[in-house]
Amino acid sequence: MRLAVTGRHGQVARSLLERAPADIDIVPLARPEVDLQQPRAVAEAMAAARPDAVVNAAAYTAVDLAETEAELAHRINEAGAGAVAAAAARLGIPVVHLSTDYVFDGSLSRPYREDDETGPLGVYGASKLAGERAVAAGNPDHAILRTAWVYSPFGKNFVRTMLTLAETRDELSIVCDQRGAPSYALDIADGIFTVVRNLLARPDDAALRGVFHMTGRGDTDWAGFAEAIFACSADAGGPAARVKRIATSDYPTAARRPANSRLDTARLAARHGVRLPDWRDSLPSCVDRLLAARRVHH
Ligand SMILES: NC(=O)C1=CN([C@@H]2O[C@H](COP(=O)(O)OP(=O)(O)OC[C@H]3O[C@@H](n4cnc5c(N)ncnc54)[C@H](OP(=O)(O)O)[C@@H]3O)[C@@H](O)[C@H]2O)C=CC1
Ligand SMILES: Cc1cn([C@H]2C[C@H](O)[C@@H](COP(=O)(O)OP(=O)(O)O[C@H]3O[C@@H](C)C(=O)[C@@H](O)[C@H]3O)O2)c(=O)[nH]c1=O
Ligand SMILES: [Mg+2]
Repeated sequence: MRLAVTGRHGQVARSLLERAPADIDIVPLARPEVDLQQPRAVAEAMAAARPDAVVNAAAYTAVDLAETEAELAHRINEAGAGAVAAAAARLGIPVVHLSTDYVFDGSLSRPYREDDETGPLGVYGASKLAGERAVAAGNPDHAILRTAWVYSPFGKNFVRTMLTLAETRDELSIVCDQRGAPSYALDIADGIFTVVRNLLARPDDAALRGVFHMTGRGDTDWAGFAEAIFACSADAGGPAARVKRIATSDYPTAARRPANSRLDTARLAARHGVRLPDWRDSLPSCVDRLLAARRVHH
């Protein structure tokens, strides 16, 4: 199977490249050749790649910066995503698209289900919600996977940030009133492969299409996530810091973030047979890899 993937250096794109089984060839469609801001380049590259399916893993993901770059965020996350979906539709292939917990306002007291009302608090979330609609409109043969709190050995993410900060700080103040489920990009990649196989195997099965929630099992808050990161790091001889639990109101940021980011993943399990591992089980190997990479660089 040939699987086109947008982006090359992103956390999910690199995880798809690393985890691809022997029968799946990944064709990266990435900048500078393929920029999601150029719909024609997207369509031409996809036609040339002749894939069996496409995963749109590229996105504008700078949550705070998006507040002052709304137009760019929408060009990439809305128009760009729509262009990928439309190009897939013209080729007669399914599109798997990644979306986010930040489409919700976080005011519910239980994990969010796919059909719960959306209400993004910031530009990034709004651009991703608009992207979901553009993908659905561009290609009925789609699976939109909302994930959250993605971490990995690659790129910028909370685990890497914590390890970097702990090298120079004894104590870090971390918010404890935003709850969610850390999701390991390598686990997400495995889940994506299963979803793609299901879509290709059952082209007429409407239950496999639509929106699905895909996050790591278990939940925590950012402070709890930081504490777990430092416990793993200390075990492996890496840097650690004390975590001071603070309220969001004491950590001002440009974008507001949902207090409750937990997503109910039952639909994905029931229809696609996909359940990601517990974030606590995946975290140690991520921390080990990040520490090993730091030792090489230092
Ligand atoms: N990170 C997170 O915590 C979460 C992410 N998501 C979603 O999951 C998906 C993957 O996220 P993740 O892997 O973390 O993202 P990253 O920020 O790690 O990577 C995104 C990649 O998108 C590519 N990209 C950005 N702009 C463009 C453009 N104009 N044209 C082409 N490529 C572009 C870049 O690839 P390159 O460097 O190769 O140019 C970049 O590395 C996204 O849809 C994101 O919204 C959902 C929930 C949480
Ligand atoms: C660095 C730092 C962050 N924080 C807070 C800020 C924020 O509320 C939380 C996490 O910080 P981040 O900047 O990693 O969070 P953020 O970039 O908002 O992460 C989000 O990225 C996008 C792409 C998504 O789709 C979301 O699912 C989510 O993963 O921790 C602290 O309280 N103390 C700190 O020292
Ligand atoms: Mg960030």
